Amino acid sequence: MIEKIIESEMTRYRESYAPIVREVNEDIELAGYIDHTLLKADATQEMIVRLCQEAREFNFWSVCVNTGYLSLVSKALEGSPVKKTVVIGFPLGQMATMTKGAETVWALENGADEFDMVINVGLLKAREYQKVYDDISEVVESAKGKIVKVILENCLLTEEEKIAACVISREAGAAFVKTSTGFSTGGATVEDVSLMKFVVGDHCRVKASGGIRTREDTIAMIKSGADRIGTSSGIKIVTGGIARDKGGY
Ligand SMILES: O=C[C@H](O)COP(=O)(O)O
Repeated sequence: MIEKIIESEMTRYRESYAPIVREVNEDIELAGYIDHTLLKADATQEMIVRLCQEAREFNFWSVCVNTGYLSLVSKALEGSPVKKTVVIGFPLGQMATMTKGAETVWALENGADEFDMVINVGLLKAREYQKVYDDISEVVESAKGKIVKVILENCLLTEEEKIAACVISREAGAAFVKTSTGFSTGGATVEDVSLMKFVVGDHCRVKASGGIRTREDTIAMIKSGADRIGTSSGIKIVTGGIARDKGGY
């Protein structure tokens, strides 16, 4: 069943793909697009509290952290409109499906608003599409109507695999498809964002993440179809200042 849908989307892509070009005002206010992100292994409690203070100060959409810091983030953001985004099965995505589900259930019970899960790239490459679908569905169902974003890790995928991943995510009820973890061999590209937006259409939104460092990068991603930006350089993006982390791409 899912194979048939993927096949027909591949055909639609090959026959009618045209890059997405959206009109965006160059003066656009960017803070509301940004998931202010700190996911590194050496992130300390102090750094996470600072991340939350920055998110309040600059009116970012959310902070994005590992689930182990969710309770700390809930305290630090108390009374603020900033959302709490957590990552699920991060950064490799190859843990058992029930483990991803359990992490989601725990995070939901502890106040998470949005869930960025990593797809199982190995299963996708093996064309185990039903298993990939079930893995995503488990998280979508566990999130009980909250926003789930599926991280595809595009730098590891062929064009066909990117299309299949977008279709499976869409069919499994994801709210967003997301380009990258920021921890693999490459980050977001405008070409990938455009492909993803073309495939998911109005059923899902696209989050661009990984290596986005400047206001220009951010606007280019939005023009190509992104509606959310995941970045550890949010302050630089909104102030034009120096990136806290220049990244490795
Ligand atoms: O999801 C967000 C990424 O981890 C952020 O990546 P970055 O540190 O390259 O901005």
